[in-house]
Amino acid sequence: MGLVQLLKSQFLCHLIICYVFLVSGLIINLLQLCTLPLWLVSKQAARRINTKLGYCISSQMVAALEWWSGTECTLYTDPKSYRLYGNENAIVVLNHSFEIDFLCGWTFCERFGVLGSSKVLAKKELSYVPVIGWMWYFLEIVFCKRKWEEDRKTVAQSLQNLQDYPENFWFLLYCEGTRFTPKKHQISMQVAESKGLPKLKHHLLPRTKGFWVTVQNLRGTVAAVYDSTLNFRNNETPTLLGVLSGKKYHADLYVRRIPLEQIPEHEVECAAWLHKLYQEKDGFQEHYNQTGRYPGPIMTPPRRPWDLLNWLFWACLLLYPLCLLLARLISSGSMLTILASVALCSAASVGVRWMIGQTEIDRGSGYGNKEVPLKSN
Ligand SMILES: CC/C=C\C/C=C\C/C=C\C/C=C\C/C=C\C/C=C\CCC(=O)SCCNC(=O)CCNC(=O)[C@H](O)C(C)(C)COP(=O)(O)OP(=O)(O)OC[C@H]1O[C@@H](n2cnc3c(N)ncnc32)[C@H](O)[C@@H]1OP(=O)(O)O
Ligand SMILES: CCCCCCCCCCCCCCCC(=O)OC[C@@H](O)COP(=O)(O)O
Repeated sequence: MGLVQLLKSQFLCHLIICYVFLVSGLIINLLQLCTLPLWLVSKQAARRINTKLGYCISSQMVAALEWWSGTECTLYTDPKSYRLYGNENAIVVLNHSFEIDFLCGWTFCERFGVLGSSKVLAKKELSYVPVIGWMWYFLEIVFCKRKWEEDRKTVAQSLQNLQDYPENFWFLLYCEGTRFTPKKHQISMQVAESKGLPKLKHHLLPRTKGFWVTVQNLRGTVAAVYDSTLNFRNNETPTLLGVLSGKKYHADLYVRRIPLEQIPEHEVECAAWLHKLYQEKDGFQEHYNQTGRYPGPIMTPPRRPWDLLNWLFWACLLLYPLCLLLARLISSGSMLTILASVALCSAASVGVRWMIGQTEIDRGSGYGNKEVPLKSN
């Protein structure tokens, strides 16, 4: 292990990164709260400010992936579509098999200049996660309870609010609805069988209602669907803890741009279209597993310095007072104050560890895990 790698694996480094993320994140959440009165005066100004504030948080995680772990993200796509990325609104459909797939998605958002305004259809539970979840309220992220009876109205309403969004955005949709596990796969294939649909080898059966409602409500607002398939080389199983430890991964993303006009308007036809898309995606995965690459040319946009500069800014701002505080604490000699500070740091570490836990598949939800009574077609 080289010296740099040894340094990256040190717990103290992880503590520093997490401290900067947590404290800056809470400060930014507070600033976001202060923009509330502005929404009444100028909604568009408030939205623009919030995209910048949101960028200050999410780009720290992107910086950890790009600059700290040095993970390589390669993009396979055709050059004609490439020119449009970042210059139009789009719905991104992505496979959901990896703990850091959202982070790789964010990396591409960063490289195409849409990180601050990026959106997702996220499970409601994530809205309670400090920093990220709280930031999402102000970025008008669409939350769902994964209960269609309740979601059908709220999701449609939140999507309609995006119709006059002042900046280009990508709206991410994990149609599988949950992370891939062998058990969830087996159950969803039973559902596929009961519906007379072909089996998928590498994906869960997509949930079609969220896709349909998104396409319907964003018609006229977004120009295309970016069908995206992500994989990691050499069967890597990347984790956020791995990224924090400076582990380098190799992500390959295959993106096809599909103009929105090609997607059927009627719910049943739209659902059938999505099932066909997932069968194609399954084929791309299989092709990747066999050849180690996707079809088409590589058009990888380079990393930009802004995420790193943002992190350095917050690190300088927050580490200096921390060092002063530590020096005062030690020189004070008060055992009680020292113990209280250690307890506070431990609580913060446990908090961040819990946040990281939200990304771990082993601690994932039971959604899609329950056998459903099957009605045969
Ligand atoms: C150039 C570069 C391009 C790309 C770069 C890539 C990406 C960057 C883009 C943006 C980045 C932005 C942000 C990223 C940051 C962070 C994101 C992190 C995480 C958030 C993600 C999540 O939280 S995922 C979970 C939430 N999302 C979803 O669930 C979406 C999909 N779900 C749906 O659409 C659902 O339909 C629903 C949620 C709207 C409603 O769910 P519900 O369960 O109530 O209803 P369903 O209709 O789905 O279920 C009933 C029907 O399903 C059948 N069924 C039953 N069991 C199963 C099963 N196991 N599998 C499949 N189907 C099943 C059942 O039979 C019913 O069938 P019907 O025929 O009656 O419909
Ligand atoms: C700079 C680094 C600092 C690191 C510490 C911060 C970590 C906070 C990360 C919280 C981000 C939350 C995003 C989680 C995304 C995710 O993957 O959600 C899972 C859902 O799709 C589906 O859930 P499930 O049904 O459980 O599979």
